[in-house]
Amino acid sequence: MQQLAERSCVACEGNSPRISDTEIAELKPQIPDWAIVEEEGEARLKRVYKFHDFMTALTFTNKVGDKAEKAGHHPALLTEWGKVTVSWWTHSIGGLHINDFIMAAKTDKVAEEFVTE
Ligand SMILES: C[C@H](O)[C@H](O)[C@H]1CNC2=NC(N)=NC(=O)C2=N1
Repeated sequence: MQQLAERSCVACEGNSPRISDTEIAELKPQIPDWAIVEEEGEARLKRVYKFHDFMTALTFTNKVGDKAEKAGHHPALLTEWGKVTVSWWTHSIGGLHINDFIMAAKTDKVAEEFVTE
């Protein structure tokens, strides 16, 4: 099975299917540090990354933003001193899509470039 981080996002419209429980069970082990949470009635993938200071957190934020723009799939990013909270979900379907799992895995790859707390 191809690793999530090596996959590319697929086109996603409003009628695209949400990721199934079977797929979640299969794929979630590849992103073990991410939580599946419900916010505003929608399922999301969420992880907090810790850094030594604000500028490192901001650099990480911008790198994730670059990946998102290239993929055409965007996260919620809260950048604080020494901390970045990243949330992935698919707005057009109001929940989780395979793209969110792919992008969460790609986010972990970006974090590997940094020494995180
Ligand atoms: C027009 C634009 O491609 C769409 O609005 C994209 C942009 N990025 C997106 N990002 C996320 N997370 N969900 C979406 O539904 C989404 N839609």
